[in-house]
Amino acid sequence: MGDTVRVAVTGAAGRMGRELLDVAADRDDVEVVLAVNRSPVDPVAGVDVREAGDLSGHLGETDPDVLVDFTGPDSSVDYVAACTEMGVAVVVGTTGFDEDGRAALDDAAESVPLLHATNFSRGIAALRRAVREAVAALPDYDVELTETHHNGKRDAPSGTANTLLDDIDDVRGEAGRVYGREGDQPRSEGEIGVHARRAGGVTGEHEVLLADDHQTLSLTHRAGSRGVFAAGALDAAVWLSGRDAGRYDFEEVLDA
Ligand SMILES: NC(=O)C1=CN([C@@H]2O[C@H](COP(=O)(O)OP(=O)(O)OC[C@H]3O[C@@H](n4cnc5c(N)ncnc54)[C@H](OP(=O)(O)O)[C@@H]3O)[C@@H](O)[C@H]2O)C=CC1
Ligand SMILES: O=C(O)C1=N[C@H](C(=O)O)C[C@H](O)C1
Repeated sequence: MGDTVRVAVTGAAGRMGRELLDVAADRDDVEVVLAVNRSPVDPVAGVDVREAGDLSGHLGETDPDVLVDFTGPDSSVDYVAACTEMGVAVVVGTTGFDEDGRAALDDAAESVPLLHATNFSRGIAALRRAVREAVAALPDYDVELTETHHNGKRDAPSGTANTLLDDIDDVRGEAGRVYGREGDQPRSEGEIGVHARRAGGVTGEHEVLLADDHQTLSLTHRAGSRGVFAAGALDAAVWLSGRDAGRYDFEEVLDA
């Protein structure tokens, strides 16, 4: 096995940050050398957490190989900028970027290795392949996408839902997306209905439903815990460490 990869974690007190620190503590291929959070917090999983204010300074002091970011779109853009300044590779799990945010990630990938994925579970990678195949095999079927998440999630629809919608567009050509329906709103041919539910502590569920007048096919993924996302993001960090600057996909990590 290669050297231990030195990892920095932003959003360390968030749901995903905590999970990353927990999962990292049980692995011997990564070492968390820096954990930061916007607001001050007590140690997480035995790791001291610094205030994020001067991230470049913290990166310079601790010299991580890769930063793993699960925060919010605005902070993520700022943290990625600190990584480009300091020459640190970055794994981004944050979702909800607007066009400017996505462009900022593209720009950063010209200076450092950058891997952004809206979902770090192997199951979703398999769901994406299954959905592409089903949509290609059933070209005239109506498609509806439903995602369900915990009541603390901010962005809607989820990043994974948007990725699945882009996958469907790649196969079928760009379709009109209808976000929820209300009132007199019959379905138009070819549109894709998109539904975001927020309830309780649901970790993350995505269903793609295909139907014609005679058959329905439902493809569903349910994440049982955030551990699957944390493990995938750390696998990505190990894979990304030492690579050339550029934009990479989680699929490349899974195929390695
Ligand atoms: N790609 C994937 O596989 C997955 C992606 N995600 C995505 O990860 C992100 C985080 O999710 P989750 O952990 O549930 O969120 P939480 O709300 O639990 O945690 C967010 C963390 O980010 C910090 N943060 C948020 N906004 C800012 C800001 N403007 N400036 C500085 N810090 C900020 C918070 O700091 P503070 O404590 O100070 O508020 C907190 O530490 C979301 O975009 C989510 O969609 C989640 C799961 C899997
Ligand atoms: O916020 C979450 O929790 C999740 N966010 C990601 C998304 O927006 O797709 C991935 C996962 O579904 C959990």
